[in-house]
Formats: sequence, C-alpha cells, structure tokens
Amino acid sequence: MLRLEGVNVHYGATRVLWDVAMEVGAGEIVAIMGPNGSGKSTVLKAAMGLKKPSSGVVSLDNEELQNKSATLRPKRGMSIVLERRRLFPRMSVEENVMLGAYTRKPSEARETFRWVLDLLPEIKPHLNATAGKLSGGQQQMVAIARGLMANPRVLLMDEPFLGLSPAMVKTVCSIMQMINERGVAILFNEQNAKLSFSMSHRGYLLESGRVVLSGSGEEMLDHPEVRRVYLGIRETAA
Ligand SMILES: Nc1ncnc2c1ncn2[C@@H]1O[C@H](COP(=O)(O)OP(=O)(O)OP(=O)(O)O)[C@@H](O)[C@H]1O
Repeated sequence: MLRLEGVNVHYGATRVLWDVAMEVGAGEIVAIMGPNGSGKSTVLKAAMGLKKPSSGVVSLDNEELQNKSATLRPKRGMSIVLERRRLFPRMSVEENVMLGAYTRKPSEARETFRWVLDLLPEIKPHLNATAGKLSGGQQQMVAIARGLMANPRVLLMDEPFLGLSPAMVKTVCSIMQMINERGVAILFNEQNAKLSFSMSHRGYLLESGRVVLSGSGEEMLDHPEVRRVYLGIRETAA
C-alpha cells in the first residue's frame, strides 16, 4: 500500500537519502532500524510529505503523493506520530488529541474519538489536564491518540520509544500491536535492533541514508551483520 521508490532527499547541498526503496503492506508492522543520523526520521518525513524528496516516488495504493501537499495524506489514510511527541504543552489533552482530526467531519471525529479512548483508556482520566503536565509515557499515548484521530490505514511513528522507561516501552509496544490488530499498518523507526525487529513483520536496516538490508523481522534478527554490529553477538567458529 505505502511505497517509496528511488527516494533521494537533500538538506541544502547535503544528500541524506540515497535511492531509498521501502514498502509497507496492508496490516503490516515495518521497522526502520539504523544508527544515529542514518536518515530514519527523514524517511518518515519524506513519506508523510513533511520533507520533499529531490527525486523518487512516494505512493499510497498506487497514487503518487510526492508532489502533493502534506495535508492530503491524512485524507488518504496516512498519519504520523512525531518524535518527542510534539504536543502543545499548554493545551488540554483532549484539545491535543482532537487536533489530529482537523481533516475530518465533526461527527466522524467524535466517533473516532470514542474508538481511540477505547483503545487508550489510560488517557481518559487526563482529558482535561494540561498536556505539558503529563509524564513522558502519558504524553506519548496522547501523541498516538492524536495520530489515530485521522483514522489512518498507515500510521508512521518517529522513534515511539524515545526516552521512555522499560515498562513504558512494553506498554507502547503492546499498544502498537493492538492498533495493528485493528487493521492499521505501522511504519516506525528505532535504533535498538532487538526491539525493532522482534516486534515487526518486516524491517529495513538503514546506514548513511541507504537501505543496506531488508527482510522479515526474524531474518533481520538472524542476519550475521545485524547480530555482529547491532546485537553485539560474536559468532564462535564451529
Ligand atoms: N533540518 C535539517 N537540516 C539539515 N540537516 C538535517 C536536518 N534534519 C536532519 N539532518 C541531517 O540528515 C541526516 C539524517 O538525519 P535523520 O534525523 O533523518 O536521522 P535519524 O536516523 O533519524 O537520526 P536520529 O536517530 O539521531 O534521530 C543527519 O546527518 C542529520 O544531521
């Protein structure tokens, strides 16, 4: 459904993505893993239309979107949960969540809001609280709720586990699986190889702006390069 083909991105004269090709099928969880600065966030921004590729194709269900405005994506079924949550700290939780529905009719938005609260009951008691007062984990849930308000078929998540406690990582991980079980495909990025690939159907390894490896989550975890460089496992000779 979501496809990137030959995507190149520059920041000024610096090229940061090199012919990136990726695909997210309906109902999949797909991870982009790679070290700091490898271009993971830029891939998501290019997919969402927040950074225009210098060349290449971004398509959703075969409709090319790379030259269209970012505001079309939510209407087509794409939504993003941005890194470090990017909430409006002085607005209430409910106001922040409802911002995710800016392209929807009020009646549809109300219905999705009920669905979102069903899925994320943890935020219910905080709806009137100021978003900036919540813990990091709670804020991440609010950000996810806001992303879901567009009723996406594909949800992009930029470093969803950044700065969370191990317990909260587990919670967010199971929320992502729950969202996925409701039929929403997820493309997310994360620096931890074990976490990325153990919870995804497929994964990509990005290094210096290039896709250097791809495969099922299991294949990625078993790959000698991933094991050696990212999992720190030294193979012993037989
Ligand atoms: N707005 C920008 N202007 C100039 N260069 C940028 C900008 N945003 C990112 N870059 C550069 O592009 C490259 C890729 O950055 P990106 O944030 O996509 O990587 P990342 O893999 O997501 O890294 P991290 O895990 O640290 O978030 C880096 O070299 C970064 O310095």
